[in-house]
Amino acid sequence: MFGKTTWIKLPRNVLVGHGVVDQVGAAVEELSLAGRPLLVTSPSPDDIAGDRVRAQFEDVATTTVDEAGFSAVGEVIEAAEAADATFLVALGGGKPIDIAKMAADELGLGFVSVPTAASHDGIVSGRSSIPEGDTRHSVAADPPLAVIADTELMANAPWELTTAGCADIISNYTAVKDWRLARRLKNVEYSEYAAALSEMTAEMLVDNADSIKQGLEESAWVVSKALVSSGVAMSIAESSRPASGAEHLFSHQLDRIAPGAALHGHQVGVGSIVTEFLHTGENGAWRDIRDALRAIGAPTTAAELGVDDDTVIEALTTAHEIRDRYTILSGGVSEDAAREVASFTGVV
Ligand SMILES: NC(=O)C1=CN([C@@H]2O[C@H](COP(=O)(O)OP(=O)(O)OC[C@H]3O[C@@H](n4cnc5c(N)ncnc54)[C@H](O)[C@@H]3O)[C@@H](O)[C@H]2O)C=CC1
Ligand SMILES: O=C(CO)COP(=O)(O)O
Ligand SMILES: [Zn+2]
Repeated sequence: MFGKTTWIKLPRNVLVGHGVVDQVGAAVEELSLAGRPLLVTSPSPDDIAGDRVRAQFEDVATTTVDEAGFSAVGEVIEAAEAADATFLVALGGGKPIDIAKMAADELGLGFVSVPTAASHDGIVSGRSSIPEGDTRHSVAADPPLAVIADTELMANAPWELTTAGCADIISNYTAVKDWRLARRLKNVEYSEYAAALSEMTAEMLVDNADSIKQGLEESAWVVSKALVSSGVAMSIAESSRPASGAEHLFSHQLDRIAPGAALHGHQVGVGSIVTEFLHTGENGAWRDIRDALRAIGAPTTAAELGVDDDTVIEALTTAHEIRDRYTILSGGVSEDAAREVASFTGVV
């Protein structure tokens, strides 16, 4: 008997467009969410759009997240309980969205995601990426009930946040290669549908690179659609595997060794150049990945990330320690080999 079960959780409404941040109230009404929301945000997004969101509710509480981590999740839960909140609205980049997603899941409340930057593909996904000590967990959590992606807000955000989102999508190429490798060698659960959607999302973004230009609102549109589709791939897989492989482990290690040095998306992009080389060798597709990153203006070297060469080597040689996820870096890459690949690809 066929005994497999899958539970694909997706947002009910996704609004992408100019000025849609003023439709958060309408979206909440459409979802029949009643009562008092807790707005979960971080300082810059709160300055930029907090008042516009608050103005749409008669009674609303606000809490700001400074540091990502399980303690921040606990603080949001306490703030929601103290405010008698009946649902959460997350406004900002990946940090407040991930923290609100997990807090809402633990509280059993719905939440609405209002990204202020097209900087990462967690805006839609049913996962929260939470750092804890020496590791970083990919925690299952219900995805947002609605996603409201205002292309005007996103287009006015610092340009590097958009190029970070593009690089997070380009990294899907190597994430899927790691997933297939893990399937072949470790028999990990794999979804061809999710893998194909993830790869196609990266392909379409690269094909549309000409429309991704600073000052062009269409860029925020193209990138938001890609981020939504990548998030859906993670939901179908019930795992971040379609969008997170060794290049992400490298980035998570950089977050620990050089906190705050560069954006998540930029780090995973540089990681992808190296891990593509490790997968397919010197005549493989690593130049395509590097050129795609260059075309949208994302970093391709340690110096452009703002970290020194030794930091990159340390992150590469220790990436396998951060999480039990089989990838091309599992078992560890030696320091000599790491220096050789990083130097051949021009990363250091
Ligand atoms: N759950 C998932 O599936 C995924 C989660 N992530 C998470 O997302 C994080 C990365 O997201 P980021 O957005 O880079 O992090 P972030 O939330 O720390 O934002 C980066 C910076 O951009 C600022 N910012 C955001 N919108 C702005 C705007 N409109 N104008 C000016 N500044 C603005 C923020 O205040 C912050 O200083 C990762 O660390 C990871 O935790 C990333 C990918 C997938
Ligand atoms: O960033 C992600 C996908 O882009 C997912 O992050 P994790 O590596 O924490 O699963
Ligand atoms: Zn990512």
